[in-house]
Amino acid sequence: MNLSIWRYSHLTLAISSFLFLILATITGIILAFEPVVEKSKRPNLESLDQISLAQSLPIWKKKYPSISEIEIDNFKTLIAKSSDFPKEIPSAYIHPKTGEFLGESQVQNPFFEWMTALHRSLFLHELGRFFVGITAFLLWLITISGTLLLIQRQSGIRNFFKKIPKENFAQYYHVVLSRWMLIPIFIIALTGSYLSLVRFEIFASPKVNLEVDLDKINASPQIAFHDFKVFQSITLDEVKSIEFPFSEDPEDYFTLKLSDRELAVNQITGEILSEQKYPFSQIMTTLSLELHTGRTNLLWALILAIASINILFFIYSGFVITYKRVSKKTKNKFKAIESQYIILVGSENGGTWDFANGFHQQLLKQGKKSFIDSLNQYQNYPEAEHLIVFSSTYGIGEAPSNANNFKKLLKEHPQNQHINISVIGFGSHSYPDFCKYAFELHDWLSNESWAKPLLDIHTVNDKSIEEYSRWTEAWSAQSGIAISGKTQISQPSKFQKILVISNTSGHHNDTFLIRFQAKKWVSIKSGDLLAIYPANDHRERLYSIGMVGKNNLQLSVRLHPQGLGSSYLHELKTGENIKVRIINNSHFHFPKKAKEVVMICNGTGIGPFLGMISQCSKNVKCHLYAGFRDANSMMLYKPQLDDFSKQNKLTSSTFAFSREIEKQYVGNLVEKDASKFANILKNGGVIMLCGSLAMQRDVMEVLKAICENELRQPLSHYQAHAQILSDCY
Ligand SMILES: Cc1cc2nc3c(=O)[nH]c(=O)nc-3n(C[C@H](O)[C@H](O)[C@H](O)COP(=O)(O)O)c2cc1C
Repeated sequence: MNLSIWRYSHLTLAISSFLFLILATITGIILAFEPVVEKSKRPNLESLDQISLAQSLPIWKKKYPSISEIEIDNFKTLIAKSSDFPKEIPSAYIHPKTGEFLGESQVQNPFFEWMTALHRSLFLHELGRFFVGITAFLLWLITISGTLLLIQRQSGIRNFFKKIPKENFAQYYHVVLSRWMLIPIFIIALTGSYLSLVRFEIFASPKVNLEVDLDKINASPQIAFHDFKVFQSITLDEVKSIEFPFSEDPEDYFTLKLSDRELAVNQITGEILSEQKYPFSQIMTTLSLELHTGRTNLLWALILAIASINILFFIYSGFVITYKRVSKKTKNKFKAIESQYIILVGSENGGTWDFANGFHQQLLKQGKKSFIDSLNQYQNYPEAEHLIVFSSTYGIGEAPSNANNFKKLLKEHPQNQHINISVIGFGSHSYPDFCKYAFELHDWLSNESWAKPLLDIHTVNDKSIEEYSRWTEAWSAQSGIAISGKTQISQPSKFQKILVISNTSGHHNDTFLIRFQAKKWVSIKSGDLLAIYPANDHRERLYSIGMVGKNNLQLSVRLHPQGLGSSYLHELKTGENIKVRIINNSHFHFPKKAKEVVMICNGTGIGPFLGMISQCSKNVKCHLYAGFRDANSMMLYKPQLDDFSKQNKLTSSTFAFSREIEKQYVGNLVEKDASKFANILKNGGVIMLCGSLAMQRDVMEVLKAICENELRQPLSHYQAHAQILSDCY
C-alpha cells in the first residue's frame, strides 16, 4: 500500500474521533493520577509475599472474632469488615501480620468517581459507553496506521530510530515522540477496546460459581487454622478477598478469591471443598483493567499519564501538519491530470517557488489550466502541452531536496503525447557549478522522446529580476502567451538587528574576524548560518557562525574584491547595526553524544569550529586539522587557538600550509593519520568538514579510502550515521 493511503486513513480516523478522543484523553490524564492519590491515603506496609495465610488469618480471627471479610485492594492494603470495630466504622485497614487497627478505610474520592463515570460513559449510560468503546478502537487503528506510516517514512523497520530531519516543530515532534509513545498508546487503546467488548458481552466473561456439596462436608477432625495445609500454601499477595464462615456450623466455609482461582475451604478440617480456576477471559479482563488504569503500579500509571498527554500533542501537531499540507495544495485550482500547463519546482529555501508561483498565477488569470508542484511529485500529465521547470542548484552542483528523486521518476513515467519543455535554472555565480542541476534537468528532459524543447535553457543569477524577465519574454514569444517578468519575491521574515562589536578588517589583511552582539539570540548555535543583505534588497549572503566568548557571534571572512557580502562586512565599523536573519543549520551542529570530534577546515572554514571548540566540554576530545596558505595567514586565529589549548578544550591541532616550502594540504594530513581517523570513526566519533569545496573533495577522497580499506564500510555508511558532517561552499 502506498504512503498516501496510510496517510489518509490516519487522518480520517483522527478527524472522526478527535472530539471524543480529546475528552477521553483529558479525563484519562486526570485518572492516571488516581492511583497516586489513593496510595497516599493508605498505610505504608511491608510486602505481602512473605506472609502466609496460615500465619496471619488466626491472628485476625483472634483479634476480631466477628470478622466477616478481608479484601486486599490494588495497593496491597488489607481492608477488614467486622462488627468488632467501633459502630461508625464498618470497615478498616488492618496490619497484615499483627492485625493492628490502622484506621477507617476510605471510599473512592468523589472527584475521581465523577471523572471515572465521565471517562467510561460521558454520563450517557450505555450510549456513552458505546461511543467511548468506538473511540478506543479508532485510537487503536490510528496507532497502527501511524506505525505503518512511520515505518514507511523511515524506509523500513531497521531504520526505525534513524535520525529525523527537522522540517518544522509540529512535524519533527509528531514523529520523534510517536516513536516512544507508540507502545503505551497501543496498550491504552487495545485494553480500552477489549474492556468495552467485555462490557457489551461481545467477549463472554463467565462468572466463577463454586459448587459445594453440603452433604459431603466433614465435621472432623478439627484442625487449627495455622495447620490448614491450604492456608500454609497461600501467601497474602495472591489473595484478593476472603469471606469468613457466617457461623461455626460445618456447612459454613471460607471462600477465598485468589489471583487465578476461587476456593471453598472447610472451616473445621481445612479440606478444599471446591476449587475453580478463572476462565482465560476473566484473567484478560483483570489484566486489561490493570494495564488501562495503572492501578497496580505507580510507574506504569505515570507512563500512562505521559502517553495521554502525548495523545493531545499528537492531535494538535497532526492538525498543524495537515493544515500546512492542505494550505500549500490550495494553490492548485486544477488537477495534474486535467492541466495543460505543468510547472515543476526544485527549491531548497523557497526562493524559486516565488518565481514559479508568479508564473502560475499569471497563467491562471488568463484562464489557462495550470498546475504547480515539486519536481519530486513528477507523474503522468495526460493533457499537458507545456512542462515548465524552475529549479535551483544546491550543495556542490546538486539537486535541492524536493527534486532529488526526479531522475528516477522521469524514467518511471514516460508521457504519452508530445510536450513542450522549458527549463529555467536559479543559482549563483559564487558557486563553481553554476546552475548545474538545471543543466542536468534540461539534458534528461531533452533526451525523452516525448519532449520538445521550446527554448534553450536560461539561467538566473542571484534571483536577478532582469535575467528572469529575459526568459519570460523569450517564453512568451515562443508560446504566444504573454507573461510578465514582474515577480513578488517574498521577503524573508524574522529579521533582527545586530551590533558590530569588533572587526579586524582594518589590519590590512584580506581575511578578517568580525564579531557581533544582539540583545537576545534565539536558539543559535555554532554552525548555523547568518544571512546578511549587503545591498538592502532580496540578495542575501550566508556565512557560517561561530559563537565565542560571552555569546558573541563571530564570522571568519575572506575579502573578495568583487564580493558583495565580503566587501560589505569588511567596511563595517564597531558600533554599527545591521539587519540579519539566522538560519538554522542543524545538520552541522556540534554532535551531542560523540566523545571524540575531528574538525577539518581550510581558510575561513575555521569560523564555526572556533565557536564549537570554545563551547566544547572538557570530556570531549576535540582535534583540529586546518589548512592555510602560510603560517602568517594562521596568525589571525592563533590567540584563540592558544587559549583553547590552555583551557584543555583543544586536544590536538595540526596545520598544513599550501604556500610554504614544504607544500601541504589538509588532505595530506588526513592521509598521514589514516589509522587515527579509522579508530575515531570505529568508536563512534564524528568528523566535521568546513571550508572550500575543493578541500572537501580532496578530504572526502581520503576518507573514502580509509572507510573502505580500514573499516570495510562505504563512506556513505558514516555519512548516513551522521559521523561525517560537511558544510562547504
Ligand atoms: C549551501 C548552498 C549551496 C549552493 N550551491 C549552488 C551551486 O552549486 N550552484 C549554483 O548555481 N548555486 C548554488 N547555490 C545558490 C542557490 O541555488 C541560489 O541561491 C538559489 O536562488 C536558491 O533558490 P531556493 O531558495 O529556491 O533554494 C547554493 C546556495 C547555498 C546556500
